[in-house]
Amino acid sequence: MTQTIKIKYFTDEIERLCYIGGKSDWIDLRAAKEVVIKAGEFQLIPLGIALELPSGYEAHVVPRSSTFKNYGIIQTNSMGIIDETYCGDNDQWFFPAYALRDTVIRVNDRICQFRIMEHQPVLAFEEVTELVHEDRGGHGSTGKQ
Ligand SMILES: O=c1ccn([C@H]2C[C@H](O)[C@@H](COP(=O)(O)OP(=O)(O)OP(=O)(O)O)O2)c(=O)[nH]1
Repeated sequence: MTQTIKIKYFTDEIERLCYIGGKSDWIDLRAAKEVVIKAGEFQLIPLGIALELPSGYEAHVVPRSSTFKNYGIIQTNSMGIIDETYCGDNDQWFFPAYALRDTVIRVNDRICQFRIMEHQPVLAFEEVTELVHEDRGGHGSTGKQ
């Protein structure tokens, strides 16, 4: 099934969104301006797009696997959550970047990827004194090998 969504581009210098190589249904996103970051510094990198997400959906943005190797940056929020309400004319998506080495990200470089996800159901919380299940154990409880 194909779902059509409205997209605004903030620049003509980036290529339009597309699937790359047909290997994944995540869609790559590109830097919309050249960004120079020194080691230990933080910058928001504009991604040059704003979207009107389908009703009931949000988007998740994560780095590409190769982003750290290529640019020495990590995404400070680990995963960006784009709310359905982030759909105003100036609600440009951005990538919050922390550089571990001096680096330059050039216009049109593919630095991250996104997919849309359905919202979770509304959750209500019922307080209890005991959860009547066996403890699973955590933090390596299943061993190393
Ligand atoms: O990596 C990100 C994270 C967020 N956003 C945009 C979309 C999102 O809907 C909005 C607000 O993000 P979030 O709610 O995670 O940030 P906050 O720090 O809690 O700000 P707010 O007070 O606006 O909710 O910023 C991005 O473009 N990239």
